[in-house]
Amino acid sequence: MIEAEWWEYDSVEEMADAVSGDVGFIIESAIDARDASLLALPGGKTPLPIFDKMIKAKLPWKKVTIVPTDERLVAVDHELSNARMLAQRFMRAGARVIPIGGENDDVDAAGNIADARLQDLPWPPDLVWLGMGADGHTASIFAGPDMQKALDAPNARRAVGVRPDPLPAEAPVPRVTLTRAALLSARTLIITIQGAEKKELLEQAIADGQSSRLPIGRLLAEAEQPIDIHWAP
Ligand SMILES: O=C1O[C@H](COP(=O)(O)O)[C@@H](O)[C@H](O)[C@H]1O
Repeated sequence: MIEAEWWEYDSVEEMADAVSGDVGFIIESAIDARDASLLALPGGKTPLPIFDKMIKAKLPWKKVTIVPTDERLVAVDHELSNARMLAQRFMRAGARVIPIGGENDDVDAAGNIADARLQDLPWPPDLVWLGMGADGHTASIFAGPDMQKALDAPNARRAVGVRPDPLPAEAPVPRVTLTRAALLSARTLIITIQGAEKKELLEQAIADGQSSRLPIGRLLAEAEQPIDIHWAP
């Protein structure tokens, strides 16, 4: 049974205020408890206004380490790189951003490199923050031939390489992604989405749970922690 609480806002601005406040609280609580905070943050476009609001908050950014939930296998300075997008924002604030990908035609090798980098970090993340594509993918777990590889990876495995088929139009490149086990190991799990179509898709995926054909439904079906879902039109 997926325990999801929906938070609905009138605007993206309102969602950004609320989510940036929640994440600030997660960071401060982690630093109080462990003197450090590890966050896994999504790529894509939806979280950008929230990230921009977060970096204006006076938080102990120097104690924060950030990894992307997934990465497109492009050069680290490529416009499609999630690490580049995160670094441009959070490194300026003082946080450490760890890239987990780079240009690499060998998807399996890329997955091994990403996994090795993540194995070096103090686990679990205080926060895994997920987005969702209009096709129901989350992080870089896409429906298709490599979906089970990411969903069924052993618990100790933190990342795998995937080649979405078909490649998504907005970023048509192979990827690395945190595995289901790594994503669900988070102390806190949140999702941010925008638009009526995604809301309907996510509601259905949650209702279908384990029998969902969508990666987001299959992922959340195994979640043991409550999930906050933030939505703006
Ligand atoms: O490719 C990706 O897409 C999803 C969704 O992005 P959005 O722009 O539709 O919100 C994102 O969560 C993921 O991290 C990213 O690599």
